[in-house]
Amino acid sequence: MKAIVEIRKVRLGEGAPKICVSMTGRTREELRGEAALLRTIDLDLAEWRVDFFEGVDSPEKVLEMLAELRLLLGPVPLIFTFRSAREGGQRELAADDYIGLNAAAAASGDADAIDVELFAGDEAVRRLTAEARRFGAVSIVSNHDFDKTPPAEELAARLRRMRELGGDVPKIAVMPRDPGDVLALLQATYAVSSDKEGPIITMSMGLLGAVSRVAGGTFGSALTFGAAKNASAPGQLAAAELRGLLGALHGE
Ligand SMILES: O=C1C[C@@](O)(C(=O)O)C[C@@H](O)[C@@H]1O
Repeated sequence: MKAIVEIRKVRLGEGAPKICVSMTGRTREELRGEAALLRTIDLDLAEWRVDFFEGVDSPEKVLEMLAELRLLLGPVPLIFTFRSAREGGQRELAADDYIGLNAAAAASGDADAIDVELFAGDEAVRRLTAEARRFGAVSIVSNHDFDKTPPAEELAARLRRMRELGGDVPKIAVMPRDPGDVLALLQATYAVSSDKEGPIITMSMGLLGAVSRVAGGTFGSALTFGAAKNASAPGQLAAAELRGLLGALHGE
């Protein structure tokens, strides 16, 4: 198992958590603007939330846009994410289309990482994590609950399952209903990161969970999502503020 996972030159699992900002544009023009804006911000990685894109039903249009974003972002590593509606995204795709789109993104060489949802099913996750590996892309296996926070043991079990299914980087985002839920998320983060099997990404969403987006690294989360123009999930802090806060907590 790799203690550190490299996405381009960014080393997840080493030092302070890395900062990722999502692009949520609907049109090509909006996405071009976002990519240009991201080049002016102090961040480590960019995520393209493909489910927001108006051309999402056409794999050709998606791959074309992906290639363009790859160029516009220069050296910034790019995560390709189709977030399905049942996990808080904008759209739903049929299972075969979901697999096809992610496999094509991995094969294109333009995505440095792909996000695969755990609940796409064991077979789909195994297939896509293997496909990513084949083409030299990192696989992030993810799960989201925008309604509640399952118990810490369940969160930990999901994170470990993601790795068993071939994921390089397990990721979980859950909504707290009280401060105890934020602690449950941090407790699971600490438990699973203590396995020392590789980096994980966790966050508690909303204003209540925002502390986890700053302090998660203390408990073992390797990456935090910040917002540029539009937040891609509730509770994200401004990316511009994150570096200073993370530096203060991690002595960097
Ligand atoms: O999985 C995640 C995390 C996230 O949901 C957040 O809470 O910051 C934002 C999403 O864009 C990303 O894909």
